[in-house]
Amino acid sequence: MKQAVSKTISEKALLLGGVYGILGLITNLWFIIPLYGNLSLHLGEVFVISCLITRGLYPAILASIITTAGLVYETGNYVFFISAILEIIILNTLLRKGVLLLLADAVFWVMLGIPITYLTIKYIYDVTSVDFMQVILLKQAVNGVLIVSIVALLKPFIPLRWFSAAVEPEVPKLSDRVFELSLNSISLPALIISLFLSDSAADNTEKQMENVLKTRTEYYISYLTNYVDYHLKSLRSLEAVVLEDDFTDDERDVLLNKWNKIYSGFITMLIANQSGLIISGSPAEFYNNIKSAPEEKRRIVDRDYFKVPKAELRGYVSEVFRGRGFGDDPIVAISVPILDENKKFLGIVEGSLNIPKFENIEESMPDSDGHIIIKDQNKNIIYSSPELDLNALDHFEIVDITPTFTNRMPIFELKGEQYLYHADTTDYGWRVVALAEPSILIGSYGHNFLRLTIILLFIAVLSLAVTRRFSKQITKPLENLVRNFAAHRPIQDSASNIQTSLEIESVREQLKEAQYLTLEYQESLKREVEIKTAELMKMNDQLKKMSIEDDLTKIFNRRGFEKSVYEIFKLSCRNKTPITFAILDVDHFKAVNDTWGHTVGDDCLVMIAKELKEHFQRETDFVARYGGEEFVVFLSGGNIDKHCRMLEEFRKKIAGQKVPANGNFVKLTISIGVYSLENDFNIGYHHLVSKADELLYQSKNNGRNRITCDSQ
Ligand SMILES: Nc1nc2c(ncn2[C@@H]2O[C@H](COP(=O)(O)OP(=O)(O)OP(=O)(O)O)[C@@H](O)[C@H]2O)c(=O)[nH]1
Repeated sequence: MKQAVSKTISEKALLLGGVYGILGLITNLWFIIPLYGNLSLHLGEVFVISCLITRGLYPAILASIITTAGLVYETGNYVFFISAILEIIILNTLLRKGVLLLLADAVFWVMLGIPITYLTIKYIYDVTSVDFMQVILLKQAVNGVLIVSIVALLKPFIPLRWFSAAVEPEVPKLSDRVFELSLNSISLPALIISLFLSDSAADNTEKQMENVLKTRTEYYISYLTNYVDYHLKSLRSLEAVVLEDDFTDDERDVLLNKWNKIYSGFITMLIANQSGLIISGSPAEFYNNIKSAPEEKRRIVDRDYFKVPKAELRGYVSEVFRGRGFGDDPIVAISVPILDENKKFLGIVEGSLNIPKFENIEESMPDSDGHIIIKDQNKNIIYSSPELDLNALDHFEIVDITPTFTNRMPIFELKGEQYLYHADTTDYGWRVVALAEPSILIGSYGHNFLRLTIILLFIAVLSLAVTRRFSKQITKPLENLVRNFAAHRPIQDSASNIQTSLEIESVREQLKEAQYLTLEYQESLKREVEIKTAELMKMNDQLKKMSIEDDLTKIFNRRGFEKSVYEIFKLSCRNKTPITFAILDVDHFKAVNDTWGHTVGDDCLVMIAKELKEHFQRETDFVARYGGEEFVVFLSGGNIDKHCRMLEEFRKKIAGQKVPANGNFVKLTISIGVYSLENDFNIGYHHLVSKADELLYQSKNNGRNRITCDSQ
């Protein structure tokens, strides 16, 4: 039966864990909050932590597995399961120890979360950038803390009936409750604001980086255009000079050499006639080598830099190619047609731009810490920054890769390194690509995240201090009041030396009032108890007295007499002190009662008792009413003859008394039996009594109003 009940409970709990898990999974799959690059916040775990605090460990582990399943499916990485389940177990342990949710999660991330994530991304994802690794780690931790902050803030709004009895937390201290609520209400907004700020800061950094690359590309393009235009212009000027005068071959060679010296960007220059024959060349040392070569070798009729100006009568900028004849440097040939006033094609002037001279482009760019690649239309490299270690003329194509840390800019990989880039095309169809290492961007993310973490830590420490103080301000006066109240110490006129509040002052007033009433009540109770105790003691005394005193005659009754006499009897026997025990009985008392009534009878008994007290006054004399009209006398010390004499005197005294009775007087006599111990004390008390009783009967039998004495 018991087993069946617990089975039902666990099935219900697991079912709920499943529901929480599915909600978490849906959130993780469809409600993703994008962050920098392809980083994003997953909030599905909010349901897992909620499940933990409301339903306990096992449903939460189930919820965690379901929620994380999406992530594991997407990435194929089972480590996420381990990390998620560990988080739940650690949180559960710390929460049961009374650690606040937010602090418990921070502890998890510092102790386990960050190290596990570090190992995962290092060994499974093979992320090489240390900066980016830091970004991922911090992002994961911030994600975790954000989730618990949300749960902690939602917790007070979760209906109590949703909490399973099994996880019912112990009633926390008020100060802890106030502390937790204040901390949560500070930390979550702080976290969201910080995330928002750092996100927009990162976005700005990306924009800046994009602009920098764009500007750099534009600069390079304009520099290149100017550079080429400048050299084209120089060729046009040369064309004009060549047309103006009728130069001899030597004069033209000198002119061309001079020109080449002025425009040092040209590695070589040449002039060809309308049939494509080189008629001048520079520098002289190269031209001299081919000058004497056969005409076919000096013809450039098949070259584009000749064919295009000839056909289209316009300037021409070539693709990159390796020079021939004049050397084998990678060159770009630019040429203009020589046209007479009738636009008749007379030949071309050509210059080969020295590609190594492109270095000047980079040098000309102030504070440039990026790289550059310039390609022609055939995707062959015209120029690339030396650090990239690429060769001019190499075919090079950019293949974009999926960026991990930016979704704004394209990125490609070159020799194992990733580069952000921006590319644009010049008028001549050249592609200019400006490159930047992502470390600047990642460094900025890292910087942002670090700043975010420091701000959060600062806020955490500050809010810890402030909220502790705040919660103390609320609870300390209450604690003081309650402690004083419980210890019955007087409640002060001010609740505490800490700043107080209206409500607490009101509580203090009421407690003071309650304490006053309690004290007053206690005082009156004490007084009442004292009175009652005194009364009880009095009654007790009375009862005690009543138990040993005869009510009518106010002398000892039988009990009181025996209690007083018994010890003295034993002591006297031990010390062999003479003792006398006498029993006195009123003669014909029935007749007195019958004749004069019981009241007169009582008066007679009272009279006898009074006389007994007066007659036997020594400390060692004891008298008592033994019962009915019977009295006893116990005498010790002195001698027994005197005892008998005293008793005889007493008999006479009573015989001489007159008790008033309804205008008359009643006369009484008594009979006495006396037994004394003088020599032989070997007798028990009751035996002594019966001896005296026997002697009393003798007195009665011998005519009454007499005394019969005997001793041993
Ligand atoms: N008034 C009064 N009478 C009492 C009291 N106690 C006992 N008596 C009466 O004392 C009488 C004793 O009578 P008995 O024992 O017959 O003896 P007696 O009449 O004195 O005769 P003897 O002893 O033989 O001389 C009874 O009538 C009792 O009712 C008492 O406290 N007050």
